[in-house]
Amino acid sequence: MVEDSVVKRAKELREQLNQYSYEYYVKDAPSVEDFVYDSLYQELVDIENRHPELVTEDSPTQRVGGRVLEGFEKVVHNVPLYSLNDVFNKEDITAFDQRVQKALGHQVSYTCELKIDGLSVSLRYEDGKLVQGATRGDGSVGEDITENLKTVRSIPLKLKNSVTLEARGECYMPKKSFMRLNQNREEEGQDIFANPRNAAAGSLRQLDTKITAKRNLSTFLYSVADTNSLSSSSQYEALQELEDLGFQTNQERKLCRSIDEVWDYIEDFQEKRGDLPYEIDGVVIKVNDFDQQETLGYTVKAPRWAIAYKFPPEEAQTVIRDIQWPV
Ligand SMILES: NC(=O)c1cc2c(=O)c3cc(F)ccc3oc2nc1N
Repeated sequence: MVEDSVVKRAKELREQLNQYSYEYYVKDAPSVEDFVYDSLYQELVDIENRHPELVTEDSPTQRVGGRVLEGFEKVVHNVPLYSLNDVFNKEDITAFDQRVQKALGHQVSYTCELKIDGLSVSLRYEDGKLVQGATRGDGSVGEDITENLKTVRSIPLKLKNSVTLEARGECYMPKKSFMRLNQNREEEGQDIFANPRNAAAGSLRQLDTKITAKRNLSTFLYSVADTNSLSSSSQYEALQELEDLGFQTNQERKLCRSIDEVWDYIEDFQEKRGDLPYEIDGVVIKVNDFDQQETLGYTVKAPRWAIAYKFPPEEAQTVIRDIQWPV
């Protein structure tokens, strides 16, 4: 039987460390120095080593992985993860807006979000606790990568409210982590990853969760499987609700009152994309109001209420810059 004071101290440490970790990884605003975190963390590790029965699912000590998996179980997505239709020019954006206005009979607001170039993931929570994490797969059947996703520090193991929902978003590797990883692999004579997206995919498909834990992956959540599981009635509100629940959401989102504002946003971030700490391959434009999304519905493979505007590939520009054009 463990003394109450030790049980109480372990709970205090877990909550304090999870709060510090949330500030550091989700809000990008640490409130304590690393050495403060490290000493409290060591104190918790010592207690858990002495009293393994005190280890809980949401203990920060569970973030470092430990299991080597045999393989990944299949996960059937009750609500399919659709893909987006891509467009590549302003005319197609205008055509999208025309179709939407024609179907709804009036102008609508759009939420614009950066299109993060990572891996789609689905996170299922029951009573606020993370119970399963899966890849998109083919949209209907994905792979269970729960153990690996638990090592992603920005993914909450427990939400701020005990809600039951399935959040969806992008898991990505920041550019800095990608450069560092490839440098290390080159020094060790290993193959390097072509881009951060491949590096994130490779890291999440690792059977050794300890390796995943060291890859400094992050996330931006952007929707839920069933909008009725949120109190929000629009995409823009839903992003704030997800943030309030403890998820990391992308702060560059914009509520646009017209397609002209959407185009300004696209041009703005085509300029800024090189300066972002993560890779994007475009902008996702969504009809903001959930009732209007429902009215528009889906085709076989994609929503009618959203479109992805794709930037020209950055690598291509780099190659062109490198070629010594004849003067
Ligand atoms: N990569 C992304 O950053 C991103 C991706 C999607 C989707 O794939 C997506 C697919 C749908 F069927 C509906 C909405 C979506 O919203 C999305 N929003 C985003 N911000």
